[in-house]
Amino acid sequence: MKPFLLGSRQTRISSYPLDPNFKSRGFGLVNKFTASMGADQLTARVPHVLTVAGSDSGGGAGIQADLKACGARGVYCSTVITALTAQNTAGVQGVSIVSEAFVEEQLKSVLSDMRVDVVKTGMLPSIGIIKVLLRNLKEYPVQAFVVDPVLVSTSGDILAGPSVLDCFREELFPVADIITPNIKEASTLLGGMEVKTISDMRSAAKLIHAMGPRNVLIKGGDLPASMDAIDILFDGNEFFEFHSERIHTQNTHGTGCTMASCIAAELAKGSSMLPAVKVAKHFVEAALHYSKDMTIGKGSQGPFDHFMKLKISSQPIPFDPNQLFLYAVTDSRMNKKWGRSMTDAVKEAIEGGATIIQLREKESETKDFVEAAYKCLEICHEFGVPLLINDRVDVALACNADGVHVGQSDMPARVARSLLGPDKIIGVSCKTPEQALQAWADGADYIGCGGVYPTMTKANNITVGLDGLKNVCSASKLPVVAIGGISHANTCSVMEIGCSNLKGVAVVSALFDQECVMSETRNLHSELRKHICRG
Ligand SMILES: Cc1ncc(COP(=O)(O)OP(=O)(O)O)c(N)n1
Ligand SMILES: Cc1ncsc1CCOP(=O)(O)O
Ligand SMILES: [Mg+2]
Repeated sequence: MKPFLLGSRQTRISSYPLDPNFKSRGFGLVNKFTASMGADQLTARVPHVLTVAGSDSGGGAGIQADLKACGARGVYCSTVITALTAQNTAGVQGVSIVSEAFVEEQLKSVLSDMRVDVVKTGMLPSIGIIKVLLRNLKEYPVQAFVVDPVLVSTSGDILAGPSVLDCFREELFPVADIITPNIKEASTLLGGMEVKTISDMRSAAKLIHAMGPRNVLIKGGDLPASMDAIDILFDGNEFFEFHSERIHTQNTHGTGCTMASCIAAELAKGSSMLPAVKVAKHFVEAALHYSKDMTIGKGSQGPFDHFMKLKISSQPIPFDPNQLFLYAVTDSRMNKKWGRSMTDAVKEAIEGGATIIQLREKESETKDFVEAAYKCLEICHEFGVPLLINDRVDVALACNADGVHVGQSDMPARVARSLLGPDKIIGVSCKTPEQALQAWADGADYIGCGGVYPTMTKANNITVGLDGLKNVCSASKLPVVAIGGISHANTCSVMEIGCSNLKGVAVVSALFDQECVMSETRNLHSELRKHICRG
């Protein structure tokens, strides 16, 4: 029997239930507020994927990949474990299949309690488990059913035997909204048919479609002699080709599970099939690209990073208030005047002893700014010096800088914090005790207070003087750096105001509107050191 169809071809509700009285749960309303509830009991609807799959002790594939993929795509994921595998980057060392009865118990626990939008399957190691799953899906209908026909692991280990294959073909596929075999799996499903070209993939998709699923996605990551990674989607009428760059990496373990989970996650959010597959393809490509050089394990099948955060070079330098000691703030106008690049300016300042760098580039084009910021970040990290970006949270995100400095009329610190996450450094300009307390409440790490003295660098800037600086420091729960008109000549007066949370000085023209950045930075550094010796 052909599955139950609702709305357009792409937004079909899964084959369960076959009950004609079944009403859509509002496929297009996911992420909004549940319309079926009374106005007094509106609750936020959370898109939810249930994965029914095997556990991978190595964390790269199976249930673990599904959880990470759904998490990365902003979707809740519950799990029913069908098998435990002892697995690592070298292969599968052991499999322990969960009993049908216990799979059923897990299914009932989740489905009787939670509203699940999409069920996604991975390793289904026995006919009994498949039958239990289908029975429960009939009892607890969901909106879409995504089947990743896991037959062979990336390392070549068999994860489902021949009898299970027949059950896949006869019972599982006819009720699936999409099945996502790779080339090896497509070939196995078709009794060993050769799948070596795009044209073979199309033929295979058509033949597998005849087994009953609404859509077939054949993943061509393993296609020999192909420059791109090409996937073919067949919906029974049309073929769609998805191309992505072939990423040369060993870290591909779990790509199949991730692709299927991503599709499930997008469907759970209310997407139709074609855009769901597109998003999943882009996600996998980006994650592979990001983690291509990562090393986890000694074997040849490494996992990748779904959250795109593990790469060592991307680790931000943690904030330490002592980094505010000699804070160098660049200026594109001054660099231009003295004929030096942003990177040269940064390098010289660090060589002279700067302990933190801020790129304050008011005139640069965004493209040039991002490019230069990348290079500056590399230089800074070579020396363990954090790099912050002035005003531009977008540029900080693009180059993965260590943080930002924002003023009272820039992006609010609390918004910057939510965009940058808990690890990045955020500084806020404050002229008053109230602003200082607000910066603390907003999650800032430090305060920049000034102008302490009149300055030519920032137009129409109100000077707060040493008294204003003292007031801010006294009220602030955060460390403070003084800024504005500070040079070798007045540094000691600033540092001697007697506030223990004043950690240093931030300087622009005294370093950069000078012939030699390095020697000016050195001079200022030795002046600051005098204060430490005295203090
Ligand atoms: C360390 C430090 N303190 C203060 C400022 C000034 O920031 P803001 O008030 O946003 O002014 P602009 O620098 O954007 O003109 C700063 N940049 N750094
Ligand atoms: C950006 C900024 N914010 C307050 S004063 C100032 C300018 C500091 O520049 P300089 O060190 O050349 O006086
Ligand atoms: Mg600003």
